[in-house]
Amino acid sequence: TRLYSEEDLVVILTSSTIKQSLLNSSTAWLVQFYSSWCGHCIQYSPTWKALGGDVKDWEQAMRIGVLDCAQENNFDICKDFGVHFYPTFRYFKARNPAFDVGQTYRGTDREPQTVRQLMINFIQNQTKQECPATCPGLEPSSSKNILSLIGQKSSQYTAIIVENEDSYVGREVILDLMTYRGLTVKRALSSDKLLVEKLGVKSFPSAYLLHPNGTHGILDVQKRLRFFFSSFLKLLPGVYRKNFSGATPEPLLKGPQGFGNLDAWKDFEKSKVYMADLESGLHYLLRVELATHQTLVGEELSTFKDFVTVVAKLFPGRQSVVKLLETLLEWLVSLPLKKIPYDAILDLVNNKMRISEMFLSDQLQWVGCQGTRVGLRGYPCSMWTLFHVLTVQAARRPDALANTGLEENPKAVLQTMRRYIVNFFGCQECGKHFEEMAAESLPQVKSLDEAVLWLWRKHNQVNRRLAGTMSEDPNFPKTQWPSPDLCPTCHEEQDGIHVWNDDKVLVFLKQHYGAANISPKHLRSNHLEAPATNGAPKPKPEMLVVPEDKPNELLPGNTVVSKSLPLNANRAKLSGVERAGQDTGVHSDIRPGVTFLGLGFSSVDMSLCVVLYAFSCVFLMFMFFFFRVRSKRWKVRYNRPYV
Ligand SMILES: Cc1cc2nc3c(=O)[nH]c(=O)nc-3n(C[C@H](O)[C@H](O)[C@H](O)COP(=O)(O)OP(=O)(O)OC[C@H]3O[C@@H](n4cnc5c(N)ncnc54)[C@H](O)[C@@H]3O)c2cc1C
Repeated sequence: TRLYSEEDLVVILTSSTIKQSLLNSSTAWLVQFYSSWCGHCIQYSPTWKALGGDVKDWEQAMRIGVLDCAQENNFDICKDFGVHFYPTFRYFKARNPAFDVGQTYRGTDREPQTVRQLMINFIQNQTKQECPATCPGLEPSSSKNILSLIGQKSSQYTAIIVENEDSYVGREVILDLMTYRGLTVKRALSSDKLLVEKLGVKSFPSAYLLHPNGTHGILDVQKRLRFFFSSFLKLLPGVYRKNFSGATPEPLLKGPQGFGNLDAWKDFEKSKVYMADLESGLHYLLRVELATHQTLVGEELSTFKDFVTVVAKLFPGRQSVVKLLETLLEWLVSLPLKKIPYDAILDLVNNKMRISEMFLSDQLQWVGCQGTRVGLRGYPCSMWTLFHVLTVQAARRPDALANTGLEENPKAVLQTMRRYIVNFFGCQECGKHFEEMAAESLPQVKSLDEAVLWLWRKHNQVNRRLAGTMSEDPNFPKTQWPSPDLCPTCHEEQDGIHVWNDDKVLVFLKQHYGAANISPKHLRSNHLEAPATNGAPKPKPEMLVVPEDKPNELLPGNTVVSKSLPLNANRAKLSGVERAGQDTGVHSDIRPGVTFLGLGFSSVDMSLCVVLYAFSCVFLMFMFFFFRVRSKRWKVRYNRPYV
């Protein structure tokens, strides 16, 4: 097996690519010549991969490569480079016009922090000679230079890292941000007394930020570490990745005019999950994505059944949506068919039987998943969100899948997701990549908590792969999530490399994707928030608003419905930590109404049954006495003694 794969953030070089890559390269290179049979190389590979990920944003200044000298077709090239021992580390200058065997690193300390600092020294030394235009200035700025910028308006931010002379943090942050625009990062030394005094910086390293509007101040980060500074700066509004293929990203404007034919921008908090995204995702999945399949049969049908089982049991949604999912599940379970036409499922999703209080909006309403333009974010964002919510629900309510056949399996949600993505997810490439990741590491998941963490880790792997590509919305850059502002305790540094504190991440994920953190804001229900009424009387609470222009669209056929459908909003008792969600219209563990033979009955239906039952009893008793009296009369008539 190969030590490095395409998924790793290092360039895999071969005999046919190495010379071409190094010759006249626009960037410098650090290449590890290794041998796949050398034990030390095997042990060292995770460190090298971690380093590759750590300095991914530096790739316009220096790239990290590997070449396997144990591979037969690489024998000659390793000889050409004079590689005798493994691993051998070589630095190569940028813009080298002739073949060069590179500069060997002979040090014994191969810890990432040391290697990274050596990379910086190499880039910095190069800068003086022939560094390409893309190479950033790593020398400290003078106080004169910086003080002249203070209070000035500018088209971009300027961040200044003030640090001790032997610190590398400033240079690391400069390199981390070199592929971003809208911001310049400079470094200054703590020995520059005038500057330190003017800026009021007391501890080192510290970051000072000059805003485009002329305001300025010390950057308030939870930990004064490279990762915290870099993450904060990358997420500033108006700061975008330079190599974003769409050239000029649109500014994030608020209001309808900012988005052409898109709906008005909806304000949201990134620390929340939005029910509108989850419901919109379910609507798209059930009515659009799956509807392209005429019939469900075999693996597709069993995947669909498992998917419906998992969402029906775990979706912490509104009562009307959960009822729809449960009805769908009961219907699927009660009909052991080998083949189901999707139209039949659609009829149920569209509630053709007109079962009361069962409803899934057919409007797309993205909130936390809004994209800056059409085609960005939306449905795939809601898919991730839905499955994070489901893994967290499964971990919080381990009994929820009881009697479904999935209760013993801690990977049930992930396996369902995997099968859904492979069989139905419209983006085939996504399915292929996801399948590769799942095949490699899903079997190692042994508990419900590990399942939550697995999905988080894999999602971050996808984020890393997609950062800077066309599917990235420039206003929502793909970063390693959660960023330090969302969860400061999730981040740590070990030997100079950023590491996650998995325990803290798990706690954070359970809180973030827990039912109590799901906001009903912008949902098409006004039971919490009345929409702007422009002077018109407010609709009654507990009503689900049917759009004015599509009054009949929610129920199929010619059924005429009133413009408001009563919604028996969820007010059942919630337990423990989920209780906070009780005002959010969010369903926690409530199983509403009565279901029989796959049909749901509301309290009105039940009352009607009771009234009819009582009425028939009275009617039968009346008939009984009526005939009894008649038969007595008849007997008297025909038993006359004189006959
Ligand atoms: C299974 C799957 C595979 C995909 N593969 C590809 C692919 O190969 N190529 C491609 O171009 N697109 C792929 N996509 C789409 C892509 O991942 C994004 O969903 C899409 O580009 C929209 O991105 P976004 O900015 O809305 O954030 P998303 O990545 O969709 O994330 C949605 C939200 O989840 C939260 N989040 C971010 N990271 C994490 C994390 N690690 N853990 C928990 N929550 C997190 C954030 O709040 C974020 O806003 C895939 C989608 C899915 C569901």
